Amino acid sequence: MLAERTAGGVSELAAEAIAERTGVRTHRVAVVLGSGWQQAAAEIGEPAASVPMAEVPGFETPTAQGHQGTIHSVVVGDAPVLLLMGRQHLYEGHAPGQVVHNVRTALAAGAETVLLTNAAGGIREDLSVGEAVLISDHLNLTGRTPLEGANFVDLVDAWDPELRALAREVDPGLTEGVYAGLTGPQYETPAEIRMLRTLGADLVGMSTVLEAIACREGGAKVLGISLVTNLAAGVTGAHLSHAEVLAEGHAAAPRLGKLLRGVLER
Ligand SMILES: Nc1nc2[nH]c(I)nc2c(=O)[nH]1
Repeated sequence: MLAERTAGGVSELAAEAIAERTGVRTHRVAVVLGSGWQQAAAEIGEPAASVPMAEVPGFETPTAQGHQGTIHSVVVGDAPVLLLMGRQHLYEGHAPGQVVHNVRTALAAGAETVLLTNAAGGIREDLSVGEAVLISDHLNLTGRTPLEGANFVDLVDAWDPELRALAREVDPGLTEGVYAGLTGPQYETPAEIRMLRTLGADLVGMSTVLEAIACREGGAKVLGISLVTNLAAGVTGAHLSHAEVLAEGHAAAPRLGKLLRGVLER
């Protein structure tokens, strides 16, 4: 609610608290680690300092299963990187301003580049479970926005082409896809997946699109990477389970950590 009431000021308050608690005034790069990516954080490096999200203004402890709700400052190469472990989702009942508090805080802390990671359902037939996919563009199907008023943010190249090229240098095997962001928390019906495929979506999830919009509003470059942890409904006859989602993330962690570290070291 704090983020709701004092929108605009609360991210500065949060950034100030992070600077005080970590001893790092400016973090030029931030990473949001979504479901399945938290184990990858250990591969990025040992945190120099950590702060529970619940102790930073405007954050609530994420309730989504598998989320840790911690903010780390990690030195990668010679630069401090802000790791945000977990995120808040629309399906938890949060307003858009609360959902994007993480990235607005990162920008207030000096971030000029934000890596957004998530777990997603694979729609495109050639995608497989456990695969990391670069986000090339998104469909915001949440019906919501973190923006207010006549704030006509340009979203062409919102998913930064140079950062995507850099990620492909790190791992030439990476493919790209369009991410459809929905509110959830239910997974889609097979008919909805057929609709999303027709609309041009390759991946489907319940996060990320609002954060990307907020990053672009603040002028930060964005790189997005999805971990395919299930094939979307109807792609196979299988039923979906969140437990499998988390298990897949755990299995992929070492590879994902190497990818993130490779990108962050560039
Ligand atoms: N909407 C939606 N979100 C997801 N998140 C994950 I992991 N898999 C899915 C999925 O199949 N659909």
